Amino acid sequence: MLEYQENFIKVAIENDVLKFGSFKLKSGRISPFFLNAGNFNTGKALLNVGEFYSEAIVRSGLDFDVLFGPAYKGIPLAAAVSSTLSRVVPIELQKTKYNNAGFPFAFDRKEKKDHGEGGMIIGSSLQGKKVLIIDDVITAGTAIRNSVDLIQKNGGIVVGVIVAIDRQEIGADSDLSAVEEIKKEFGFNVYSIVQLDSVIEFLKTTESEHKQFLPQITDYRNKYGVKL
Ligand SMILES: O=P(O)(O)OC[C@H]1O[C@H](OP(=O)(O)OP(=O)(O)O)[C@H](O)[C@@H]1O
Repeated sequence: MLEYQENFIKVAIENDVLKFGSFKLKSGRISPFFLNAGNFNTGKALLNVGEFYSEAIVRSGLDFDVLFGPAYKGIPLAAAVSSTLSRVVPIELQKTKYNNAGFPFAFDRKEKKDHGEGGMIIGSSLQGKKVLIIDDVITAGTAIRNSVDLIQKNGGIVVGVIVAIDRQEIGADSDLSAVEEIKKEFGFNVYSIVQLDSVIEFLKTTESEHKQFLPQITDYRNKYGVKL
C-alpha cells in the first residue's frame, strides 16, 4: 500500500467517512464497513480528499478534458478535485497533457429544471470532450451507467471513472464485480484511491481501534469478494 493510500484511510476514518459496524446495503447484504463521502463536510477534509483523488488520477496517467461529478455526492468531489489538480499538477504538464484548461468540471441535476438556463448539466460543456467521472463509490454501478448515458447525450466521451474505494465485491447474478462489469460493458477503466484489500491491510498492520472488525471484514471478503 502506498503512503497516500494509507493516509486516505486514516483521514476517511477520522472524518467518519469510512465506518465499521453493521450496515445494510442497497443489495441487501450486511456489510461490516461502509463509506459515506457526505461526511467529508469541512474545507479541511475536502482539501485532503482533493489531494488523494488528484494523486490517484495523476498516477492513472489518464488523459481527460473534463471532470464530471454525479449528483449529489459527486458534486463537491468534482469541485474539490479540479481545484486541487490545478494546484498540484506541474504547469508544464498542464500545458502538454491537459490543454492548459484549468481542469474544467461539470455535474448534473437530479431534478429537471425547465426555467432559467434549463438542462440537466451544470458547469463546463461536455461537447466533444473526454470526460472522467468522479464519485465516492460504485455499488451496483447504477449511478455510473446513468452518468455515461447523460454524458453521451451531451456529446461527451467517457474515458474513465475514479472512485475513492473499490469494494471488490461481486454482483448478485455474476462473478464479476460492478467495477469489472463497467469495464466489460463500456471498455474504460475504473480507478480507485484504495480497494477493500488496502483497508484489510491497514487494519492488519496499524494499531487501529477498528482491528476488532478484521474477522468480519475478512469473512465478508471471502463470501462476496471478487476472486483474485
Ligand atoms: O453504484 P450504485 O449502486 O449506483 O451506488 C453508488 C452510488 O450511490 C450513491 O449515490 P446515491 O445514488 O445514493 O445518490 P447521492 O449521491 O445523492 O447520495 C453513491 O454516491 C454513488 O453515486
